[in-house]
Amino acid sequence: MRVDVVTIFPEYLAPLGLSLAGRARDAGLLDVHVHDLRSWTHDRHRTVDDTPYGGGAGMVMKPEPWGEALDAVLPDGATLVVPSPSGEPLRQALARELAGREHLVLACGRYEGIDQRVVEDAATRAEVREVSVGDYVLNGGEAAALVIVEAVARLLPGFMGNPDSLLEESHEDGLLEYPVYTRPATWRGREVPPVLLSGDHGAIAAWRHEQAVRRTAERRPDLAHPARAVTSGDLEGHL
Ligand SMILES: Nc1ccccc1-c1cnco1
Repeated sequence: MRVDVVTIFPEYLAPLGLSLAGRARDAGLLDVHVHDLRSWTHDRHRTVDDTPYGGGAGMVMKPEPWGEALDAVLPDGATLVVPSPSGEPLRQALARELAGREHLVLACGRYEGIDQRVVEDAATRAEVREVSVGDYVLNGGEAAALVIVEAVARLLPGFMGNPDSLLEESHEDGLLEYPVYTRPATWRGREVPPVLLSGDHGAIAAWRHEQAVRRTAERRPDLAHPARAVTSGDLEGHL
């Protein structure tokens, strides 16, 4: 997969060169290119924003630099991902969908956003997905871009050392993850649940599923379990 990121803060995306994403790059699974939007400005002040039509506070990112930038880095048929507080929520299903694309271009907006005509123009020749990473306000799309790239890149075949580890992760099966433990067996007077030391793999799997169901019902009743909605009945006598 090739990923291009356009931003006015290219240094913000430096972590993409480290750790997981860095390893993926070295393995040739991920080819990341970061571009400074101001490369496509032509005035002395390298202007990227202006006041909003219709008035209101803040500034809007001008269409011209974005249009030229996307003409340069967004090939026809690629997927433009625009981090946005008004985008579709990033969930594991969307991460999986984006992991199937050959080429992602991320447009990181700042200020009050990017002139809407930029998205409309790109949509005439590319898939455009406005994506939210959560219901809270950020100063710009860069932090969201890091989240999106990591969530997508780790799903690329060959990216994770042990692909089986992807199967049991939170949200992969619609449930939150069960609690995990490691040595020592007793720590500050707290014991590891005995079932985990029993060697009874069936009992361990059952305990882990029950813990995942319990956590999901307690913390995220909004998550619909693929098999069935998690209900209080699942926890009858457990809570
Ligand atoms: N708040 C923001 C401001 C600018 C670009 C993206 C966001 C965003 C993305 N997901 C949540 O917020």
